[in-house]
Amino acid sequence: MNYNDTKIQPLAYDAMKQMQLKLDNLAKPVKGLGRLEELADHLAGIYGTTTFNVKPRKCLVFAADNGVVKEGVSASPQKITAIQAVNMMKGHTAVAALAKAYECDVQVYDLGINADLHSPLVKEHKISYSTKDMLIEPAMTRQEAAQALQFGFAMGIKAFKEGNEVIAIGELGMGNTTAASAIVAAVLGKTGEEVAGRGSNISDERLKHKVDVINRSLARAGFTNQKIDDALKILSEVGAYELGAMAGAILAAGAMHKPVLLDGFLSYSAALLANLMVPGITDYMIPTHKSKEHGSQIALGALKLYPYIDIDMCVGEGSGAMMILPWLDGIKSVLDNMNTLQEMDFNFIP
Ligand SMILES: O=C(O)c1ccc[n+]([C@@H]2O[C@H](COP(=O)([O-])O)[C@@H](O)[C@H]2O)c1
Ligand SMILES: Cc1cc2nc[nH]c2cc1C
Repeated sequence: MNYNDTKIQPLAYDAMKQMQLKLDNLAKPVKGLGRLEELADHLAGIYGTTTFNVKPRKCLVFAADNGVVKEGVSASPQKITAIQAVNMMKGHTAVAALAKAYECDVQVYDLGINADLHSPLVKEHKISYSTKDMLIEPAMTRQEAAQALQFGFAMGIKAFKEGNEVIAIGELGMGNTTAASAIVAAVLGKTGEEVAGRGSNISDERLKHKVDVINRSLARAGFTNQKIDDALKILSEVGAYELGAMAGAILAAGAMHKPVLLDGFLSYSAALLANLMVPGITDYMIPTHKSKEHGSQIALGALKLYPYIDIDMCVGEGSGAMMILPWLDGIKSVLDNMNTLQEMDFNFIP
């Protein structure tokens, strides 16, 4: 299967209607579970049934380094990508800890970390050692961009074929908020000022520099002041391997009619690319949380996605996506355990 052949079906409106009738008939005020009901309806539409499972589930974490870190756009040294990739598989990063709490598998894939990890825990699929510096030249070739997309797509399909009912997408890559900001700007025809944020917590001064690097990279690619609709071109000029792979995994969820849990800002940039390639793929995305990153609202607004959780998280890795897992388990338990209005024992109180 190729990511390019992804065809999606519209959401199953019959199943969504059935789900809402089911929820309305439970022993609670109508719509009393608020947005939990919206999420249940959405899942019914994706799965095409009201009797879906939300376990097992897997978080696919795509990791790579970004050439643009040479420009001093990140607060974090590049080697954190390599260190955290292994640390994650050992269970000690934010996503690993939350995934353990909420019962989710985690797998890290190395698409371009700028080091040899020598760890059997991280699955290696290196396209190169880091992308190139997008300020000076395209971050990658079109062929490399297609490779990143195809790898993410293949891992998404594999995860579902292994029996997972839900996937989450995460990433790891110092400097990738600069690439993601440039992607969002290119898709939406915005400027660096409008979309760039503090990433892994940079100073005011460095943020100004980051905005400048983004604007100059967009200009180098010929993207200034216009909306670009060629996703592969955007990815190759100003993208990142891990973001291409995330977009591929999103397409896999659409192809398999299963939900994909978005994470933070990096996942929104991937979602915009995926939606350029397959308009309507947003139907298969669960907007779990709203990242604190400055450009989040612009990206989510363009995707017409309304995140469920807003607690200023911005770790990345897939950590924000994990926070919705108790909600999924809650929906399942509501459907399995609650009485209907008819089943309520009205004779109990004489
Ligand atoms: O998830 C988010 O919204 C998010 C926002 C800011 C930073 N991050 C994480 O921080 C790293 C990128 O930050 P930076 O400053 O190096 O571009 C990368 O590894 C992301 O996982 C993640
Ligand atoms: C420690 C650290 C962990 C991260 N996880 C994702 N991005 C990160 C950036 C830093 C700096």
